[in-house]
Amino acid sequence: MKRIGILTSGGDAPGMNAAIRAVTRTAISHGLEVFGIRYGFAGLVAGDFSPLTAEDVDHTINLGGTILYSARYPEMAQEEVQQKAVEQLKKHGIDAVIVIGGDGSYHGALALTRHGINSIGLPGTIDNDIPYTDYTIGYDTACETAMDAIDKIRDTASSHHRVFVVNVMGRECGDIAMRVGVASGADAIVIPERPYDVKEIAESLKRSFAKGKDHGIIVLAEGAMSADKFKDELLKYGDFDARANVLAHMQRGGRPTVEDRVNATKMGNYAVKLLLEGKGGLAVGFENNELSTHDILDLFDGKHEGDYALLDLNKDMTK
Ligand SMILES: Nc1ncnc2c1ncn2[C@@H]1O[C@H](COP(=O)(O)OP(=O)(O)O)[C@@H](O)[C@H]1O
Ligand SMILES: O=P(O)(O)OC[C@H]1O[C@](O)(COP(=O)(O)O)[C@@H](O)[C@@H]1O
Ligand SMILES: [Mg+2]
Repeated sequence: MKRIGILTSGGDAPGMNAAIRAVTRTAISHGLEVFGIRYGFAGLVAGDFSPLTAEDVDHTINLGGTILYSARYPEMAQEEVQQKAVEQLKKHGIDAVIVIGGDGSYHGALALTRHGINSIGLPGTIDNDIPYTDYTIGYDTACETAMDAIDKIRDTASSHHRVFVVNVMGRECGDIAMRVGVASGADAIVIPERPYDVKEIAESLKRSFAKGKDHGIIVLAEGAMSADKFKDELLKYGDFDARANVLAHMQRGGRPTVEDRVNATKMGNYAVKLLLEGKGGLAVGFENNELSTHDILDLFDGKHEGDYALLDLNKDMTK
């Protein structure tokens, strides 16, 4: 193995640049050449490659987004498109690829491995929805950003005695909602993976207001219901002055936190070492604070288990 490629795919996530930097610097220090593949699998098929030097990744550890850009490119699921991707890699002398992305991107990484190009997947998604890892790159920064936004929302909610239903990201996964909900002292956390009772939430809010509380915050995972619909449901059970707020893509941007920078650096470094050992078709994770690997194939049968005890913890925090 002489030359490796690296790409970012799917939704961008803060810390992807720290991973790109770690891959680049580790590979070069082990005598490999690195090619950046721009725009995810779309750029791979189009041959949008350029060499990355150790200097090219200077001053990137602190940047959100991805210097390689990202794309959603569903065509990559087609066999003939995968063959084109492999032809491009062979034409450029690239023997192996590191794919930073979410569950969807792992399918692409596995397809490349099956076509003879060893690929390693790094979990880059704010959603934290990947099986066999407690952590994904970008999750911590997204939580910090959402928490910061909710702290601000709380100020205005309190001034006007309002209830805010705040929609946070996470597609089908409630991890951001649970962690941010606890961290921002939410009155209720609503996620798609667990049942919830809007009437019960409304009654609890009414009790809080009766005891003198001057605002309410409900943290709602996007996969559960829209913030507007939830607000309308809530109003059926109480005469609240309520507002719906969708945090959306702001959660994907910004300077990565210490945790995202350090973990992404560890994972990028580890991924290159796995390739140097001749391994492919593996997904890197963190389990109990240790780096781990699993066959990507096993991930497709696995299910991400969130830390659902956070819901009970939060209930104990609400009066
Ligand atoms: N079944 C598949 N086979 C090959 N590539 C896939 C497959 N599913 C998704 N991909 C590639 O991975 C990209 C990102 O997937 P997506 O689900 O949008 O985001 P994420 O990887 O962040 O979960 C897709 O746009 C596509 O290029
Ligand atoms: O960027 P888009 O296409 O609007 O997609 C939004 C989705 O992407 C995410 O931000 C990240 O998801 P992925 O990491 O799986 O791409 C989800 O939280 C959200 O549901
Ligand atoms: Mg995903």
